[in-house]
Amino acid sequence: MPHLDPYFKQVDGLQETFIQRLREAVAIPSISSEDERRPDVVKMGHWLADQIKALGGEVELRELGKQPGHEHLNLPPCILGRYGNDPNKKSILVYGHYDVQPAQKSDGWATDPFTLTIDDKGRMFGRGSTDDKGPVLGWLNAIEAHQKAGVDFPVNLIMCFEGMEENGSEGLDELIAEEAKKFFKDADVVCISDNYWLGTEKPCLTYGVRGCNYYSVEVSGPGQDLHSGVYGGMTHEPMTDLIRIMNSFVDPDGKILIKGIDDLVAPLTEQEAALYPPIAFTMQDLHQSLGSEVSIHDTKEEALKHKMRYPSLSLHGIEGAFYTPGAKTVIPAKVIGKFSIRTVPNMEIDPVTKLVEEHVNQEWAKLGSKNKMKFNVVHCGKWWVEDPNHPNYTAAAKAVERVFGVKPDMTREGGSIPVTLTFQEQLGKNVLLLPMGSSTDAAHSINEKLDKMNYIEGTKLLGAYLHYVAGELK
Ligand SMILES: C[C@H](N)C(=O)N[C@@H](Cc1c[nH]cn1)C(=O)O
Ligand SMILES: [Zn+2]
Ligand SMILES: [Zn+2]
Repeated sequence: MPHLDPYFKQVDGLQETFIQRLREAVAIPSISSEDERRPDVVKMGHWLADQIKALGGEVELRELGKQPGHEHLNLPPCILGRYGNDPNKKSILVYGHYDVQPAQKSDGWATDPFTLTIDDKGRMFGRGSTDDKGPVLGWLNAIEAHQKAGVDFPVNLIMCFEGMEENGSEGLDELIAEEAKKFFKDADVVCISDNYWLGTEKPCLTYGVRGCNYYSVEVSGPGQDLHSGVYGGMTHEPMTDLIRIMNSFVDPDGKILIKGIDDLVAPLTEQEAALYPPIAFTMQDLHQSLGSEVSIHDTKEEALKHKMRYPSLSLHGIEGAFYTPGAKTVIPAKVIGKFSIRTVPNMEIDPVTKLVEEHVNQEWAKLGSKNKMKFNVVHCGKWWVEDPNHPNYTAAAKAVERVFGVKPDMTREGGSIPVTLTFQEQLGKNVLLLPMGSSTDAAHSINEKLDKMNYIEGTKLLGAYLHYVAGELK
């Protein structure tokens, strides 16, 4: 059993240093989906590279070229880092992302999203705290705590940190394919900390993610926004058309109404059905993380299946809609509806897109509108499932038991991390998801947070995993 106590003690002693590191990271609003924030995403990449260098790591900032469809913008660099170069040690590739989802105080945040704010329960609020700056910094914290504790770092750490994950991971697949036999050639296994526990008490190991096909429907007609009193009743209205289309995708119980989608889903076997009851999760956990009791399903098994192994379709928003307070009597001239489908085995990207496009065209034809409609594929990433009976998972389970004193749950994530599949296919190595944050962290939502406990014990976990995986892979 690895001798980890000096490392754990050092992590406890360095808490304030680690929180300050997270504070600095959260303060950089690295929102990858907003053009005007691109300099901040780049700044964040450089900040992260400097942190790795200050710990003695080597870093290359890889430029990924122009952003497709936004050619006036350069993609943010991918940070390729390395700590340790000992041929006698195993090499572990870790991935994370330094970009974040959009956030504005006016969305309903209780505090400024880019100022890490810690309350008396040890909850650290801030955009990116749990997704994914806290977990990325966990790897750096682990390096620092080893150095200060005088404990030999057990592996060579290869790092891949991208700045476009929340916006389709543009450019990353090509880089990984190019570097599979170069920068990543020594990697023995892959570990990613970028998802969440199912509840708040028990850690999990995650061996699958859903994919995400993201689409938009643009409806336009009038040459400009119009006065609804002057023109209402005389013109086809883009918003009216779009709402009809958006309303045709999914029913209030989450059933996808696009013909043929359900036929693509792998049938549930008895063997798989037996995996859900033992998972430590309750409807109360779900209601706590939802912030209310609006769950569709009545049992934990059904709820879990609909997160982990069935597809879902969500409506995200309408660009061009009048949404601010007040009562503006406008007919918007152009509106863009955005929606996505979380995909599962065996849904391939293109057949899903074909069904969605056919459905949109059929619904549009029913309207008989003189407006124009354009269907767009925004970005797509496929689902991934891994073999959890691999030493990579055995090592992580031992690390969880060591740090938290419990056996982890084995889960599949409802969210999407398309790079999991890319690493699996391009490197041919086992990929593990080892989350740090909990179900109540509100990733992508207002008041995103990471609990101090999850950050500090999570840093211990990442370091302990490196020791155990070094042993398991011998
Ligand atoms: C699970 C991970 N932390 C995450 O949030 N992934 C995003 C990826 C994505 C897909 N389209 C846009 N971003 C997610 O699941 O939404
Ligand atoms: Zn995210
Ligand atoms: Zn993430």
